[in-house]
Amino acid sequence: MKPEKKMRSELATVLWRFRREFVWVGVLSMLANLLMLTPTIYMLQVYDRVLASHSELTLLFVSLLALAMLAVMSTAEWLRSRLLVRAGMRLDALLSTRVFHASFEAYLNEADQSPRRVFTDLVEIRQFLTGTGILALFDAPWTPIYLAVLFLLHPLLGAAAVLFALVQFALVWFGHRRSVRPNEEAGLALQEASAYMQGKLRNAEVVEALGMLGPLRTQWLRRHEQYVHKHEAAQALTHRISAWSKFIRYSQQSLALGTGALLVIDGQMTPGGMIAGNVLMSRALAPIDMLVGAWRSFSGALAAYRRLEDLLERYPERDPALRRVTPRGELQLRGVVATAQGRAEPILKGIDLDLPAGTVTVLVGPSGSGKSTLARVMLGIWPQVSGEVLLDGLPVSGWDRNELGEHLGYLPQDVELFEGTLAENIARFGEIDSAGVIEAAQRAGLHDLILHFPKGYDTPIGPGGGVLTGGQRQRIGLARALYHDPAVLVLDEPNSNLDEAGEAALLEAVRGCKARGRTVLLISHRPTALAVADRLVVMGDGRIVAAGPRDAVVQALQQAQARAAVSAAAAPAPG
Ligand SMILES: Nc1ncnc2c1ncn2[C@@H]1O[C@H](COP(=O)(O)OP(=O)(O)OP(=O)(O)O)[C@@H](O)[C@H]1O
Repeated sequence: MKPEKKMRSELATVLWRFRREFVWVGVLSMLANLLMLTPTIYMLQVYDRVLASHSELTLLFVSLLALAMLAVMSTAEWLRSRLLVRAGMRLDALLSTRVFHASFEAYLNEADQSPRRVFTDLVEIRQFLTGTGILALFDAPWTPIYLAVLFLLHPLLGAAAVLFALVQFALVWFGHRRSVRPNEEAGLALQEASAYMQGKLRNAEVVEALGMLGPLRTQWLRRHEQYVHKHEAAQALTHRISAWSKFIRYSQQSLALGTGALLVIDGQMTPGGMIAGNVLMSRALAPIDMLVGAWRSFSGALAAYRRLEDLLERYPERDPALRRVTPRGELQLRGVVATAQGRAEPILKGIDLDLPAGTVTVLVGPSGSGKSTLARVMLGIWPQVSGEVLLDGLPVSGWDRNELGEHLGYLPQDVELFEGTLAENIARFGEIDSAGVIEAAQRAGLHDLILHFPKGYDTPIGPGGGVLTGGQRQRIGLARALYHDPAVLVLDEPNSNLDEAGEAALLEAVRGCKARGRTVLLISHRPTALAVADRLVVMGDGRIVAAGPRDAVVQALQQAQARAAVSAAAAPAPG
């Protein structure tokens, strides 16, 4: 057994699969870099051998050889790029689904984690591994070899090249270090200004109606100006550095030729050697620029790699042996305490509750008492929970989420519809089962309404369901929750936007679910909901105040109210 194998992270294990490709890229890079000496050798041969001997045959032979070597070099370069691009595509195919799931879970659990950044991380790693970034790393070891050849041509040429390399490296490095911070700051300022603008655009109607445009524009302008100043500062610095860098690069070319000429005058080198030395020097110095550019993407990719590695570690692949059978829908909560980030006090402070299959439980309580949180906890989508939430006697976390989803129906308070057709939304964007979609719509009392839309079930809806009214969105959300008759149905104030007909359809749908043995939790402020309740649960400040069969709880509440009224009347008047 190799212990180090166990230490390898999931991401490293995936990358390790590409070792053969990278070895090949290394071999091809070696070949290409060796053959890059071809023009130099050719030049030496032409100047010193062909011109001296005046032999056309030698010229032809040397030229053909050079052409063949250059063709091999280009092929090697092309092959290594192809290899890397294909490796990149494979890497994407291997990781993107896994990263998608992990980032989704992370978003659900830590509201501050941006799923978009996680995907940029994957793209950044892929781009580095398949782009010029990694090629520069493969080419970099050749700079010393070129320098060695220059030393062989003449030690003075070699020394000059090392000096130029150091100056160039120092300048680019210094420039990079100086410009990173201003560029980052400018980027952040731009992000902030655009995020501010987008946020306001989303609420354009309120802004217009309440005459808030003037003050908002002033606020936006302040952010925008900050960005403009920072961008200008970053640009000025970049331009200064690039002017210096150009000066040094051009001077270096001329001075290299001058050094060669000095050696030729002194009789220490042939003119061919002078020209060849010049070409070789620029070749030796070229990777330095590239390397510093590559270093930037390398450090970016390394940071992205660490973030992604951490994410995949925190959200490991779900155990494939998770439970996959259709649940009966028995829910039990045992000592559930739910908290949220940034809250000193828990939201739910120890909840014990049973929801037997085939019953309808109506949950009531004042605003902020924790009803919606309780609903989320039951569905297993509230992360910070202690205690137990059991479905058919097993912790909800022990169920395969993808499989479980189709057995759950959930209508949250804020109905989020997605961009797509009505049918797609009702069918939860899975394969559309038309009969199932129509049945769900009928149960939600929506079918006739949909038929009146010009495109019926194919009516497209924008992001957030923009073209629909609040009541329509809520009913589509209800149809989506009812799709394929799930075992557990959790409805969070499903009637807040419904008219009488809508509410009647909702209550009918709930009765139907009950008749088919489904478990329903209905959160509602409206007394009409009580008509369908088997059990009533009253919450207050994160606790269950009363729970039991509906009539018993209603009676107990009425008695308590009556007692309170009597004791209030009997109490001596103040003063
Ligand atoms: N993500 C969150 N982070 C921090 N606190 C939260 C979060 N979600 C809810 N809360 C807090 O938890 C408490 C209970 O909220 P919850 O939405 O569960 O109440 P509710 O009874 O459903 O209220 P309403 O009837 O108004 O919908 C509230 O004080 C709320 O501010």
